[in-house]
Amino acid sequence: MPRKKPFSVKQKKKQLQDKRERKRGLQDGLRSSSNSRSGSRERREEQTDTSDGESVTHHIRRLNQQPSQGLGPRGYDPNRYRLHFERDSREEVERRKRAAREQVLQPVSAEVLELDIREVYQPGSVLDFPRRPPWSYEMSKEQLMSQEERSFQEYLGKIHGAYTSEKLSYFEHNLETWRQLWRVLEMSDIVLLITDIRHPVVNFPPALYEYVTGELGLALVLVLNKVDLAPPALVVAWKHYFHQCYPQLHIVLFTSFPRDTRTPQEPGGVLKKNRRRGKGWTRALGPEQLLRACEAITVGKVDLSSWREKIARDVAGASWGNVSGEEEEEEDGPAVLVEQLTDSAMEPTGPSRERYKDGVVTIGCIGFPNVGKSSLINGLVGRKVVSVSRTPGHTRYFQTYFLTPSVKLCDCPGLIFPSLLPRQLQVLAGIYPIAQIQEPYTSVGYLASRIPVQALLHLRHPEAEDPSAEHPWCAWDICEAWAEKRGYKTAKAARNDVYRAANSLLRLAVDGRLSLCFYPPGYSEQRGTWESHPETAELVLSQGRVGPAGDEEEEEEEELSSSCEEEGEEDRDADEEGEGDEDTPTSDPGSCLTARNPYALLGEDEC
Ligand SMILES: Nc1nc2c(ncn2[C@@H]2O[C@H](COP(=O)(O)OP(=O)(O)OP(=O)(O)O)[C@@H](O)[C@H]2O)c(=O)[nH]1
Repeated sequence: MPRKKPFSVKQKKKQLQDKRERKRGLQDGLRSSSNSRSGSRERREEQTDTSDGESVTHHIRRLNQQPSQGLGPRGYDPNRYRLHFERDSREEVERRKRAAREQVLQPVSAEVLELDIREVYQPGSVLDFPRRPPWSYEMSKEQLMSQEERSFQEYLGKIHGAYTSEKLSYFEHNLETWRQLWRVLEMSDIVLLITDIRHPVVNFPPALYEYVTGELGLALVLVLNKVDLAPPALVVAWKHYFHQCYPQLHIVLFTSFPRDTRTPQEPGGVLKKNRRRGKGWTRALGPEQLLRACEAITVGKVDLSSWREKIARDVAGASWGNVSGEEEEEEDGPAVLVEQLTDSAMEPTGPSRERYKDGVVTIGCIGFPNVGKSSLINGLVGRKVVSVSRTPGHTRYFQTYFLTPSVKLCDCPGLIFPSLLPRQLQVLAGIYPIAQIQEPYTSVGYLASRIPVQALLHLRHPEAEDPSAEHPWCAWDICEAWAEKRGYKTAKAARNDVYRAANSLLRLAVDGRLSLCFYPPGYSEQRGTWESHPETAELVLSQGRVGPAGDEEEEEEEELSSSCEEEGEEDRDADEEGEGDEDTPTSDPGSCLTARNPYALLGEDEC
């Protein structure tokens, strides 16, 4: 038998590294809840490192990798449309980790929560979005593709040449996803830009407004979505802000999960986790307003009476195509819709596209990941037709669905436009898959210096002998205290799993259970005016009229801050971010969760 060759530690390391490299992509997309629960911080970071060196011009991280090798069942590559962000350098990650451990958190003033769109997007600068370069019918498909690729590289080069990585936000580096936006814009008669009411400025690139309303000459409807997650006065203030700054906008307030803001919240219910079963898409607030906006835009050129009738039927308790009022079986996943996967679906249409072709209005739903585009479509239809997930980037290719014979909806994958937003804020805005964040701690710090996380979660400082004494907190302490409270331990050494705690805190924020809202400029000073504004009272009333539906939905409540003994595996898993679909509108972060949101109990001053 041949003698075994001596194997140095270095060689062993290399062997392990190679093995990890091979597994990497698969693990990243497949991370199971048990896997992510048990690991230490360092191991997890390696798993999420999915860069494969083929970056466009910079180091790119490809997120949400799907496990399947080769082409998927419908003949497309499931990884073609995943999120591509610039990777944070190792030094930057280390620097941030040090800051999270060392920097004492100081609460910021309310004015700091005011976001000025000009500072975020610097209109007129290179912080634009990529356009499809001019083309002609004489060009072959290959020529067209390579021209688009070249032009996209130039676009990226300009941005990266003008700003350092530290200044730039995360933004989409995957040309395939931008191509989907181009296609949806070309198909649309009306464009719906969907934004999250907690930070609509983050989701509103002025360059897109100029392009849609100017160059394309299309109507742009701004949907201020998830209004259940913000104080009504703030919703009204944002609406007026956008009206004033962007006069061509049509503005609609929407929520797929309305809640009755008039019901007093009991403090004992703070931070309870609710799961809702059964019907959930039938009570959206906003379809009527959206219809009115579309009627104003189409001015009788399309017959929208079928839509109006549908809304009337929904209000009366039935839904279109489902007159019995029973929710359809969803076991086979979302109902029929057309998934636009083929390359020919992505080919440009000529400039002379006929508006309202065949008497049908095509409404393109675009926006950042996780703002609720798919939920809005389900809310309009009244049942689940497109898949929803709290993992950003869930919708990968555009999909169309006929709401009624004369109204076609088109759901576009979420897109992140370049800006100067801090990356921590972007994480809290839900654009980054939380389970794949390289360094979550500074985002926790960003949150905790804007809302009193420690007080809300009744956290005890890890070094506090006397719990009543004041201790300076840093982001790391908060994560450690939350890990302690929740019983998050690393598998090997049974130390506090700070990484998991940080992820859990970020999920609470993204879901709206820890509520961080940003304000339009001047809001802090004029808060009283907005609170007594007649539209504020109207909004409170309208939310009360539609939701929530106590009689038709089952609710389960679980004490989120229960001790670890009480916490079963199932509960732990509910904290994890699954790539999968939200089964029904369960684990609904909306209505009931926020009804128990401590920030629903606190005055805005206290936030
Ligand atoms: N509270 C609340 N949550 C909502 C609302 N609409 C959507 N959500 C939640 O927001 C998350 C994202 O919803 P989606 O509809 O998948 O968002 P999307 O914009 O299609 O996301 P991508 O697929 O990443 O582009 C899910 O967890 C939804 O349950 C709403 O009106 N209120």
